[in-house]
Amino acid sequence: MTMATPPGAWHIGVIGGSGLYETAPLDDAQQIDVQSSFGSPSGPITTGTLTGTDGPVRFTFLARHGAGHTLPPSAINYRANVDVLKRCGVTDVLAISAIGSLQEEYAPGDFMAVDQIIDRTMDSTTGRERSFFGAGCVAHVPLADPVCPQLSVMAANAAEAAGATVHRGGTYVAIEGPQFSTRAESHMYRAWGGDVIGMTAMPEARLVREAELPYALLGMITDYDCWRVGEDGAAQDVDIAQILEVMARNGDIARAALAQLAQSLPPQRDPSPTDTILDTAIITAPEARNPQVMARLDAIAKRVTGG
Ligand SMILES: CSC[C@H]1O[C@H](OP(=O)(O)O)[C@H](O)[C@@H]1O
Ligand SMILES: Nc1ncnc2[nH]cnc12
Repeated sequence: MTMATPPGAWHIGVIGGSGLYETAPLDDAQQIDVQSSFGSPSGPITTGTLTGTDGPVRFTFLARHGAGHTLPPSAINYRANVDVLKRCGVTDVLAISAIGSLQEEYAPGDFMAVDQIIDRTMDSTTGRERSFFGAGCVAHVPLADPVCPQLSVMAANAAEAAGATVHRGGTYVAIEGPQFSTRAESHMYRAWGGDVIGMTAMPEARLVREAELPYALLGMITDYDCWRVGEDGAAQDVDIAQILEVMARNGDIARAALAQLAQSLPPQRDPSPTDTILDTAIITAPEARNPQVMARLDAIAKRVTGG
């Protein structure tokens, strides 16, 4: 199944992270089966609408770790997840993630609209697939600002309207996991300028950019990472019980933020530079492109290659 979104309309793809396995209740919700040429996405996709100022706004939701949280960060098929959202016709992607705090002022329970990412998953040997392109069709998209500022502001406003304390901007350090960091790593990430830490924003943000979709990342701060010294003077460790407790409290706020976002979107979606990022990114000459590789890119690159 694929869906077309009319020009100028919004269609928000939501990738729900830890603690957000279900979307806000959608009108006319249906579970749809969308096949990807990049393998299996994390799980079923739910599509439906939320009330906007000028009528219903379509939202399509996917739980990043699968229903029941069966997939660790390294086993998520990020390409399939983004490919199916593209096939659904989403115009923008809002990722929601549990994150640890690397700075005192970002307290558990707060939210952050992340605007920068340091990718440590690049150093791992597990080989998360980080591009739709490669041999047979080479593309280089710019990624200096991986987050769309307009969408990020709207997501931050929506979370605030839903009752959250929201920090606007911050650097997310993406680690491979699944273990949390060592204390030395945590101190190093702070020295690098990291504000928060998680395991999933990369390669997700890279792939969403290649799919020509503006991306925003709303993080729910669940814990202080292990750099912190507690009030008793003892070095603290990440406490999964605390993470689960904060996640449980924050899920409803995140869902309420989706409803608020629907109500605050301008009636008409203005074009974003990301919508056409592949115009100048694909470097392989048309006659040199591998037809099999191009067939897999039928959704991602259709706009520029004609599918
Ligand atoms: C349950 S804490 C660790 C886990 O939570 C975050 O996932 P997500 O970004 O999908 O919310 C973090 O990145 C880890 O995967
Ligand atoms: N401290 C932490 N480190 C990595 N990922 C996280 N997700 C939530 N808290 C985290």
